Amino acid sequence: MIQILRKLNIATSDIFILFLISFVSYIIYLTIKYSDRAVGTISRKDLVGPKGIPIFGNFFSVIRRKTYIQFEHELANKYGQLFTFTIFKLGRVIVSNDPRTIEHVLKTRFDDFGKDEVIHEMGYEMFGDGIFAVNGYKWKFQRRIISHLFLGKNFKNLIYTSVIGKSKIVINILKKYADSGKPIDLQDLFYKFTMDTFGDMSFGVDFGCLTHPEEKSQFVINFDYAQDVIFGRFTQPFWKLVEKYSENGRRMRKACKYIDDYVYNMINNHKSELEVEKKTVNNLLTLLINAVDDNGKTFNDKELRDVILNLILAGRDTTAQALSWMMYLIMANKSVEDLLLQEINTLLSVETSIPSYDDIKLFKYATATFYETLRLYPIVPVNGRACIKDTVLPNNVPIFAGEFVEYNLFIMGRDEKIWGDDAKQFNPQRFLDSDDGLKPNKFKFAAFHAGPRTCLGQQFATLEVITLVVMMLKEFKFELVPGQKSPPEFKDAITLPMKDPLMTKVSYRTKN
Ligand code: HEM
Repeated sequence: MIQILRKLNIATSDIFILFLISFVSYIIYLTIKYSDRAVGTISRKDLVGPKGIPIFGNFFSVIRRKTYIQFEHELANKYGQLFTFTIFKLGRVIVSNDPRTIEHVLKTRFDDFGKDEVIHEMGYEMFGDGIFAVNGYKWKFQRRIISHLFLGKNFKNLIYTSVIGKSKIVINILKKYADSGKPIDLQDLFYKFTMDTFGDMSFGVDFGCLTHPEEKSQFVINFDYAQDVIFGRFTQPFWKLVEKYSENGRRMRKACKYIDDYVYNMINNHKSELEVEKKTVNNLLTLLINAVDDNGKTFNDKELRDVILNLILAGRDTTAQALSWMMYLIMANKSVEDLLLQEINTLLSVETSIPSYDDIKLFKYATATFYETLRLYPIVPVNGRACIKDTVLPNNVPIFAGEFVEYNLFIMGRDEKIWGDDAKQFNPQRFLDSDDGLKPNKFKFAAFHAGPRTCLGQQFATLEVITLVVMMLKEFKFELVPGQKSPPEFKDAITLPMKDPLMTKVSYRTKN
C-alpha cells in the first residue's frame, strides 16, 4: 500500500496524514455506529439495561465493580429478571435469571450454545483443551471417560478411601485447636483438605497441605497464581500485550512451566511404574492412562495433562468453598445444627465417628443442608453460554449468534418468584418438604449445572462434604469468633471464596 502511494509521488508526511485522517474517520464512524454499546455488538433496543459508552459499552462499569455479583445485583434490582449490557472485546451479555432460560440454554437447545472462544483463549496455557473449555467431539470424549471414574467400584474404592483418610487428619488437627483453645481458619483448613484428598485419590501424591502447612506446596502456589492471573484477564482486554512485558506475565509463564513440568513428570513416572511393576489401578491417573473410548482411542500426554488440571480446577476450590459456607451457615443457625446432630446421633452409634460408605446417603437432612447452602451460596455463581445459532428464549427474547446468555444463581437463589416468600432464609427443610426432595429441579437449582454438561463430581463433592461435616460435628462444637462480618463477604472471583478467613473456635462436644 505504502509503495503504491509512493509510486503516485505522495510524500511520507502526506502518507502519515492520510493514515491519521483514515484512522480518525474510522473511530468517528465506530463512535457513531456503536454510540451506546461495545464495538461489534448489535443494537438491542428491545431489551432493557444500562446505557454504555461508544465502542467500550459498559466495560468501565464492569471494571469499577466491587464484585461482579454485586454489579449484576444492582442491575437486577433496577431492571428485573432480564437485562443486557455490553463489554469491549467480550461482546453482548444478556442476563436472564429464569429457570426456563437455563433449561433452554443447557438442555433444550444445547447444540445452539457453547463455551466461549475468548474465555477458552484466556485460560489456554493452564487448562488447554480440557473438559471445561471445549465443545463437540473433544468434550464428548473426555466426558465419556471421566464419567467412568465417578461410577460404582472406582468411586467407592478410590474416592471414599481418600476422603476418609484425609478427614481423619482434619479431625486430628481440630483436636489440637480444641486442646489449645486457639481459633482456626476453617476456610483455609478446607482448601488444604480438598487439595490433599484430590492429590491422594488422583495421583497417589501427598501435597502435604494438611500435614506440613508451613511448607506450602510449590504446585499449589503456582496453580493458585495462574488461576488469579486468568481471572484478571477478564477485565484486561490487552492482557496478551501487557503480560508480554510485565512482571506478572513473566511470573505467569514461570508458573505454567512449573505446572507443566510437574504434571508431565507425574504422567511419565506413572506410566513407567505401570509398565515395570504392572501396577493395578490405584488412582485416577492410572484410570485415565488406561482409559479407552468406544473407538479404541486413549488419551495422549497433552490430553492427560489438560484433563488432570481441569479436574483439579473442578474439584478443589468448589468443594472447599461449599464446606466453608456450609459450616458458617450451621454456626449461624443453631436450630439447623440441632437437627443435624439429631440425624448424626440416630445414624451413627455412640462409638462410631466415621460414616460408612453406605451410611452417607442416609444423611438426608445433612444433604438438604448442603443443597440449601449451595442455593444461597452457589459456588459457580454466574454462568452462561455463547450463542452459536440464532434462537428464541422461552420468554420470547430472540438471541443472536455471538451473544452471551448468562444467568446469576446468587440472585436467583434470593428471588421470591422462584423460591417463595422465604427465599432469603436458610431453611434446609425446603428440600425435604418439596415434591422433588433431594432430586430438585435442575433448572431451578442449577448449582451443579444441568443438561448434558451437568457436573460430573456432584456425588464426589456430596460424599466429601457430608463425610467431613458429619465427622466434625460428631466430635466438636464450632463457634464463630466474634467481630467477623456475618454473613461473610465474598471475593470477586469465578467461584465464591470468602474474602476473609473464617475464624472459628473449636471445642469438644463431650469431654472424655
Ligand atoms: C460443591 C462442589 C461443586 C460444584 C458446586 C460444582 C459445580 C459445577 C458446575 C456449575 C459445572 C458446570 C461448569 C460449566 O461448564 O459451566 C460443573 C462441571 C463439572 N464439574 Fe463440578 N462442581 C463441584 C464439584 C466437583 C468435583 C468435586 C468434581 C470432580 C473432580 C467436579 C467435576 C466436574 C466436571 C468434570 C465438570 C465438567 C462437566 C462437563 O463439562 O461435561 N465438580 N461443576
